[in-house]
Amino acid sequence: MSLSLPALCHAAHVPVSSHEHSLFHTVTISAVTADSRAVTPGTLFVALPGTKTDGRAFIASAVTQGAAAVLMPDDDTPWPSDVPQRPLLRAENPRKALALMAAALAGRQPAPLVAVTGTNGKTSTVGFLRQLWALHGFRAAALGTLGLTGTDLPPLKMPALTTPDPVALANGLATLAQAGVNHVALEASSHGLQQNRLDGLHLTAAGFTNLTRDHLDYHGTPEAYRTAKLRLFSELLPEGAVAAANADMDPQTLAALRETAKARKLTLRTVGSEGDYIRLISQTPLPTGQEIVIDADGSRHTLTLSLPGRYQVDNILLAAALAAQNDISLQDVIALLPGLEGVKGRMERVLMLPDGAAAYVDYAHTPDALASLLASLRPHTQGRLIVVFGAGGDRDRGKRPLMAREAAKGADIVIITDDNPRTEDAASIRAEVRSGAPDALTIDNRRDAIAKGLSLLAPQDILVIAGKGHEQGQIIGTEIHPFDDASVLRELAGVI
Ligand SMILES: CC(=O)N[C@H]1[C@@H](OP(=O)(O)OP(=O)(O)OC[C@H]2O[C@@H](n3ccc(=O)[nH]c3=O)[C@H](O)[C@@H]2O)O[C@H](CO)[C@@H](O)[C@@H]1O[C@H](C)C(=O)N[C@@H](C)C(=O)N[C@H](CCC(=O)O)C(=O)O
Ligand SMILES: Nc1ncnc2c1ncn2[C@@H]1O[C@H](COP(=O)(O)OP(=O)(O)OP(=O)(O)O)[C@@H](O)[C@H]1O
Ligand SMILES: N[C@H](CCC[C@H](N)C(=O)O)C(=O)O
Ligand SMILES: [Mg+2]
Repeated sequence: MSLSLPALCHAAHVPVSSHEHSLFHTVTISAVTADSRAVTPGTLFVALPGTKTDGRAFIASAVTQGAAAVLMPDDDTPWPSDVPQRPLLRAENPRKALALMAAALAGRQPAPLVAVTGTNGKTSTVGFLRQLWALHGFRAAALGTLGLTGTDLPPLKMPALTTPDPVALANGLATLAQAGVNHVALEASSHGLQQNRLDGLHLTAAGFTNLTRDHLDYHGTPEAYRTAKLRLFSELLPEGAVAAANADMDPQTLAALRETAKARKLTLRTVGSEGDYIRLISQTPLPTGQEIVIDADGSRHTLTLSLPGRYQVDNILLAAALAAQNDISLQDVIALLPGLEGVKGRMERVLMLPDGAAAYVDYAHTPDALASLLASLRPHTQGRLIVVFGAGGDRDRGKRPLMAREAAKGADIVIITDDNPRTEDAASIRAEVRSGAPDALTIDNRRDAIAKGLSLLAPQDILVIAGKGHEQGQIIGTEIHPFDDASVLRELAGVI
């Protein structure tokens, strides 16, 4: 769709009163982007100061490529000399303006459109929510760390981020809606929330899994990290919408969420052992899954889930609370829970050996995720629990020893290895990790570490390879080397 510049300014709440460029009232905008390389004639270029570079340095090349107008932060930055004039807009929050403009140009979004935030469990929860909708017969999609997932979807290439940039997001959602996919669940990362990537969305509900340590490299303090996550409820979710949360999350965040929900007249549904919407009464691990007893909708239900792991119940109940909306009742949702399948790379059992030993792949890459993972696997083994993991480079350094401490607490044997060292020195990362688990084995090559873990497996033991889950590569420097924990496990075990 195309819009006149004044109409676009109106949609993005960008003030137009003092605008003087002669073309301002006549120019038509067909696209918006913050990347000069994506500018084509008729595009409005949003010049954003970023973390690595400054978009304002690319105004000249945007104009050369046909930019019809430019939007900049509302400061004193002058129009670059020697660049032909174009209508110039200024916005106090240009990232927000970009998101609102992208949404206005893209057109109708799917509804229900549900966002899930939290440190851990977003991918799992949106995956379960998508499955519940699909099991009920709706055309549904999930969008996040795993990309776009679902069946019978239009071909769409999304950026490899948990929350895509606002232009890709608005265009992708509009494509889904046009194709008749009207139930969409997406992940709201703290980076995405902080950078206004979701500000153009018309959300119908939102969920909060939990808040524990991660990403302090980016947010600076736990408070700033919490505030970024809470934006989903304090600013993005419309008044009166459903907010759902795990009642067992950290009390300070839950209290803040309750306050926000009250101020914004959100309907807050809590789930878990302290939940008021769905209460978990008991959970019993079974050899390949678990039995849960829940109170919901005024009655008690005993259900067998085909997925192991106590924390998966938290994610499943959160998904259930988000699924139950106008078009599907809570009773109907509950009846679908036994049909749920695991989400790729999340507590995925890859090997079941004849002697009762098993190997899993999981995406735990925070201290709390490792603790929850190991505690959840413990009841499933009569033998020992062996964990292989590492910590990512160019990411929160403080979490490294804390992850190791949780690994040492929860497992009998800990093997530290590499997990995407990126531009950092891999040996230094391993050393920082090991400072939290001095008795751990350290093996630099991830394949060798997995082989070592397998060689230690005795009957009834469990081996879990954590941190990469679905990932298909090991990032060393800026290069991605193909690597898949599950395939390596199968290959080494001779099960292809
Ligand atoms: C730190 C961070 O989040 N950066 C994101 C941010 O980039 P930025 O604005 O800082 O970009 P920059 O590279 O400094 O460039 C500034 C501006 O110049 C523009 N530019 C640049 C070059 C050029 O030739 N022309 C041009 O116009 C850029 O398009 C940009 O608008 O905005 C970009 C567009 O939305 C994102 O792609 C980029 O994500 C980077 C690649 C990234 O790695 N992000 C990770 C940390 C992230 O977001 N992760 C979360 C998940 C975390 C989790 O939950 O575990 C996620 O949602 O995936
Ligand atoms: N509710 C939960 N509580 C604690 N740990 C969890 C929970 N759900 C999942 N985990 C752990 O966190 C890992 C990541 O889960 P998932 O991919 O669903 O989270 P995410 O929030 O999407 O992560 P990311 O921020 O990387 O996108 C899982 O593999 C598991 O180890
Ligand atoms: N979304 C997370 C994923 C971490 C996965 C882990 N394999 C790593 O590279 O640290 C991040 O970008 O921090
Ligand atoms: Mg995710």
